Amino acid sequence: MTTVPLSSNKLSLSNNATVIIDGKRVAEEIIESVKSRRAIENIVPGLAVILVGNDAASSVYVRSKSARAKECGFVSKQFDLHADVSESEVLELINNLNNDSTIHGILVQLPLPKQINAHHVIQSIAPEKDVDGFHYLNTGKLTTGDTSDVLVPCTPAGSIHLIKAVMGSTLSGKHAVVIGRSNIVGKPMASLLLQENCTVTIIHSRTETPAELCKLADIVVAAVGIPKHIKEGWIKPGAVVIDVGINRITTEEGKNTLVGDVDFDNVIDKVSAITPVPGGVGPMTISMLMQNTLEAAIRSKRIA
Ligand SMILES: Nc1nc2c(c(=O)[nH]1)N[C@@H](CN(C=O)c1ccc(C(=O)N[C@@H](CCC(=O)O)C(=O)O)cc1)CN2
Ligand SMILES: [Mg+2]
Repeated sequence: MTTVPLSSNKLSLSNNATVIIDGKRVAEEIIESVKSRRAIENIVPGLAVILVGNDAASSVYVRSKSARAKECGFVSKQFDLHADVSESEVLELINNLNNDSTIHGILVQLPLPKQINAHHVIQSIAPEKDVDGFHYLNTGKLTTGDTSDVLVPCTPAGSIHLIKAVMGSTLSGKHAVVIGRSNIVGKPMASLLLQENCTVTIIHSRTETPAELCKLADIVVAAVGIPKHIKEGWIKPGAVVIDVGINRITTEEGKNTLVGDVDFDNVIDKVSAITPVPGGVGPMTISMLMQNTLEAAIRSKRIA
């Protein structure tokens, strides 16, 4: 078996080699395009990132978002709130940011502590500044196919970008199986694939024959949150597999490591292309966030 890394100038699935999709590299290319589009537009987008509490992984992601925003030439504001902050204090901060004309993108890092209702918080963000694409107006536009000024959730947007990079821009008629039905990945991912005229199946914890259904898929998107859950027997030969899972595990040898939802080492012999963990979909999430923030800023200039 030959494996080749994916970059935008080496996309072919035709040569029998398995493509290990280099999400880190594609994500860097998107960052470069955001930088140059920002310069051409001659605008300074503003991104506000709100972190509640001190979850270690969330802190890393938030720092990375703030750093990337600065690198892209954005104004970057980070708000670190105490773990026991009240919901009304978070809502007040969001209200101020909604009314701040230097801020074009607002996001609240998830998960949130128990005393805060994530729905209340997300729905309080002005839809045009909702760069996570989680507000009902944006999810509603996505599910109804209204592409006007929609902001699409970052991880699904990054996943579609990688799928098209390997399969080409026409996905029409392909059977896509999405494993997981979360609001931030599974549901918007299914909507995006449907938008591309794929036949879409969603598999979840109550699905009776998940392996059999998954085996029909030309495209598999795994976002279930269970380490190495998707086995070789679930995969149709030649499928394109996008692994959204990020699971921290301790191996039998006592080593802490990061694995996806797909049993990568065994599945790789079956697939035509697959994202690794780390270095696959994860880095795309932050690049798509930068793209959404730039888009939100361009739209606000157009309206002004
Ligand atoms: N408000 C939001 N909260 C969360 C989102 C989101 O899109 N908006 N997604 C995830 C966390 N996330 C970004 O917020 C995120 C996750 C993973 C990565 C990433 O680059 N992962 C690396 C591995 C990094 C590591 O070692 O932990 C990889 O896969 O290569 C970026 C962003 C949940 N919350
Ligand atoms: Mg192969």
